[in-house]
Amino acid sequence: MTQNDNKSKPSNGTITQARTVFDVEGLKVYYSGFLALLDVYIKIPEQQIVAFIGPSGCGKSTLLRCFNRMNDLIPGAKVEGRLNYRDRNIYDPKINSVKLRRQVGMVFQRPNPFPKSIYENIAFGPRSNGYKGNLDELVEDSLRRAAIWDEVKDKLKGKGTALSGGQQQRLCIARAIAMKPDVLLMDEPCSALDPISTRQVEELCLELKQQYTIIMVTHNMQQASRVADWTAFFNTEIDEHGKRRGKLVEFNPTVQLFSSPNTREAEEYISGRFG
Ligand SMILES: Nc1ncnc2c1ncn2[C@@H]1O[C@H](COP(=O)(O)OP(=O)(O)OP(=O)(O)O)[C@@H](O)[C@H]1O
Repeated sequence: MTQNDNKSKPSNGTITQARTVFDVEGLKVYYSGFLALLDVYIKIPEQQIVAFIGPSGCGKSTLLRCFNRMNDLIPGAKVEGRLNYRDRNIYDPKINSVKLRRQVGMVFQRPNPFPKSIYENIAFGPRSNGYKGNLDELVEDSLRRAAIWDEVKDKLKGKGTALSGGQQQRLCIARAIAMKPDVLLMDEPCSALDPISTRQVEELCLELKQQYTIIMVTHNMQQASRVADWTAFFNTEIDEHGKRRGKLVEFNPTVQLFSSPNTREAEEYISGRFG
């Protein structure tokens, strides 16, 4: 983990000085007393794409859910340590988690549009939150940003669930964008998509990072190397009771992690010699 100075070297080769959006210090996550994720330290740089990779059960989704306190919704889940979002610890009891989730939006593995029209999929959240602007403009702008406007502009009254899987996922991204978030969390956003839709979502992410910080869990190492500026490699280790727990092993610019990882664990995983 060599990101302390926040000097980031994105995969396109340019060096930027990014501000820190999330600063995680000594984070532990338990499920019903079982320590699932061990002492995470990581700084997430602004307007970059950060990929979380690693074998099944190493805690990638668990950590992702901490960034907008989605783990609060899981019975028995407990988080310890500090997770600062723009200098405020989001696990401070005074933090409003509903407001936090507006700033830190989430896109899930399976596209999950509401069983409503395409228009309402976008308009529903902002309207429920008292949006005072022009909803038609917000719907169009969000769909444009999610690179799906041209495909749906003539059928805004049609059901969101009637779209293809790839279109549904971009609709869900548009829905998240309509809430004007600061960060987008994506949990394997392409795992249910065909290669063409995957490519479209990846290109969309590269566009969106001009404005948002994106943290993406992916099982696809090629995807991480295509889109992520930074990559965090997680692994599991066996605890004293013989149970597997997750840990963050290495966090580095993607180019570095894939070309010259600092740890043998990451090197073995990347070169397919894992397990
Ligand atoms: N809701 C839950 N209740 C209890 N244990 C859970 C829950 N979610 C995850 N865990 C446990 O926490 C550990 C980390 O799981 P997590 O899903 O975060 O890993 P992951 O790296 O995202 O895995 P995958 O790549 O398979 O999705 C695992 O041991 C898992 O069994």
